[in-house]
Amino acid sequence: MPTVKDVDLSRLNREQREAVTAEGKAVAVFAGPGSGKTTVLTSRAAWLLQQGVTGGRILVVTFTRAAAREMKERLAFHTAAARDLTIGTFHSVFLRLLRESGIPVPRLIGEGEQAGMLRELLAEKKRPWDEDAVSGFLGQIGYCKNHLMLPERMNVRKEKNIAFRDLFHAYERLKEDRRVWDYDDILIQFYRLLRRPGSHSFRNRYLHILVDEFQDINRVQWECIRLLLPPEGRLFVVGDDDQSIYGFRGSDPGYMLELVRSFPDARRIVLKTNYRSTEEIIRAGQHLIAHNRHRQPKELTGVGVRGSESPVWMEPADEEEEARCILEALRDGKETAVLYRTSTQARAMIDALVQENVPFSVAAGDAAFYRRWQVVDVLSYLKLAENPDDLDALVRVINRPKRYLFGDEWMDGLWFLSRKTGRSLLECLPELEGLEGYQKKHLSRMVREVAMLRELSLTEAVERIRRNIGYDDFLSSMARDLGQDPASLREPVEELSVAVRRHPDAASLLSHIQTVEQRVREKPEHPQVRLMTFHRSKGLEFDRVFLIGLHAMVIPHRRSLQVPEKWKSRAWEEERRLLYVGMTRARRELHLSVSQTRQGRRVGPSPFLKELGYRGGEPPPERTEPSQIPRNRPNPEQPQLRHRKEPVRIGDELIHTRWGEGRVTGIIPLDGTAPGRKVALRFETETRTLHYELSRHLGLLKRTEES
Ligand SMILES: Nc1ncnc2c1ncn2[C@@H]1O[C@H](COP(=O)(O)OP(=O)(O)OP(=O)(O)O)[C@@H](O)[C@H]1O
Repeated sequence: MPTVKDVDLSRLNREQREAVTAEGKAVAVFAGPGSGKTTVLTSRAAWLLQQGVTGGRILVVTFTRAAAREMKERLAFHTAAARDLTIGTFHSVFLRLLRESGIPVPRLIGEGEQAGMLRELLAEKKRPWDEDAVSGFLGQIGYCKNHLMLPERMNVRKEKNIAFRDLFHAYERLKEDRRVWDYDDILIQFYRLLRRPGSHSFRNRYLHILVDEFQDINRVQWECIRLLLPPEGRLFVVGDDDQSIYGFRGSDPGYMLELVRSFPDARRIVLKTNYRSTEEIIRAGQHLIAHNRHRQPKELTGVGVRGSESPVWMEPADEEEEARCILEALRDGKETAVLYRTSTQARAMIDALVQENVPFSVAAGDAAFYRRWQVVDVLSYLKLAENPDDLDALVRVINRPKRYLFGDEWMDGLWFLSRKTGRSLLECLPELEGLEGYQKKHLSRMVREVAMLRELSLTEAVERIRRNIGYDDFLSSMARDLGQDPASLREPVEELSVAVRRHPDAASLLSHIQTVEQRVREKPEHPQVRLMTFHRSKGLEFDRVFLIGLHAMVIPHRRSLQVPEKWKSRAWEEERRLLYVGMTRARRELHLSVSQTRQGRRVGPSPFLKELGYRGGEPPPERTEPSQIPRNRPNPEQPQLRHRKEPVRIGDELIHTRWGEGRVTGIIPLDGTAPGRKVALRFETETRTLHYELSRHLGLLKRTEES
């Protein structure tokens, strides 16, 4: 019989100890960021073993495989009996139990195959679609299934919703025909199994069910947990309603409150001590999240660690300067994370890191900017200009915009013509046999335009593809056909227009793209800098965190505002939680960056920044905040987010870590109200404009008397 090492409760604080040893049918631990949720959950499992509960009667459910792995490792330290515990994600645990029950589990399909099936169905139904629409449908289907809203029970009236229900239905049938399940089917099928009369063996198996990240639970998961729990069973959950950020997948922090309601004598314990961050960072986070209405209020306190600086604003001119500033900061070797709302925002940072050869890690999906279909279209035009015999590129763009050359019979004719005349495929296009006048006209124009691209700089060429060749118009009409937001569809090309400014020609850009792909694959084991979305950063912590691109329409994201009025306030709150998750990842330093322009346009700061005391920048272009959210609350405890103001005069001598000694030749206030100043500094060989306070804060700029 394996022995259990004593769980050292003395290392826990009072509330943590109370949680670990709590009695009662249900215990809900509401915990703020960095307050030791993982520690508590692991200690609880170890403590139960120590109390004599056999491992086989304990189930621990986590949200990610990484969390399950970590928990297993930590528990193995306490006892070999931890081997008998069931620890895993909802999907892995339910799948194991389904298999055990004898239900035949067919082949499971991932997102790639799901998308393929949807494409087939959309083509069959002759509905216009693009990749964004396909992933949109996939998201909707997942959302419905997680809410147990199955197509046969969907009572819809609007034409758009009927079309969606039919597609959903067809998708479910196609899966059945092909004998496959998607991952959401695991949850649905397990739920059905638990509702069958003979499912007692499962329903009595686990005496203790422990759930991590409970704020992200969805309807089907919640129902399964309730059904699994035997009458004499105990439920123990930890979560932070302020960190619930998967609403789009059906998660609902409301289940934390429902748990307290469903089990009237549930114990509710709040962990209030944050062990992760400096007092200043904790205060800023608390200040932001206090603006959410649908939450359990909880006061977090730190353990007295003061930061050397308050959280600091960065106001670079644009995304390129933002990336350069961060690169400069990285010279000190500190562990750093760069977090962003959407993966497109990682582009400038990745480009800069690749160009400066700095090792970094990023999820492949976040680094896929150059593989976005709109970008590939524009690149195909550039390739075609370089090589008018590039058939792949030609086929890709022939009808983008429409040139009315459909099917593929024309390809044989084109080969033949090109062979016969010795001219390129592109040049032969308008001479294809049997073309109508309007087709000839469109194709001749295409040949002329593509040939012209060769004469232009890369920036001009991309501009010409967008405006003269009509790629932007093509995207707008596609957005109309699909009922999508044209700005979202155009976003990748807007970003590309900025990205190409770094490159003299298409060859340089294409070789850079190859290097990016290679560098992303390298995945260094201990990179100094990690790039990730706010979503991916959940559960992690870093010494220094940069949150970049904090603009209006980015956070809260434009998409989250395109929901019916009644859901707006919820959507808005989820976006605020997302920013909160990002901010609370920082242990020592937190930098909030809002550039003055984005994708070449002036943009306003995120309205959330105002809530944090930011007074700079332009007002956001559209203020769509739902009326019930209080605006500009009085803020007695405004976090100190401003830069230090110290005198600087023309003629002052300063030393920059990179460019050496320089003399101030100009001082430029930032938009009058914005914190900080820019200074023009003449160095030996060049003059540079730098953000004075930011450069000082990052230790890049010293006054001569300090050296
Ligand atoms: N009682 C304690 N004394 C000292 N350090 C602690 C204590 N409890 C937790 N910690 C430390 O605090 C840090 C944060 O803990 P943990 O990651 O478990 O928090 P969390 O609540 O899961 O955070 P989040 O929800 O933000 O991801 C860890 O480094 C952990 O070791």
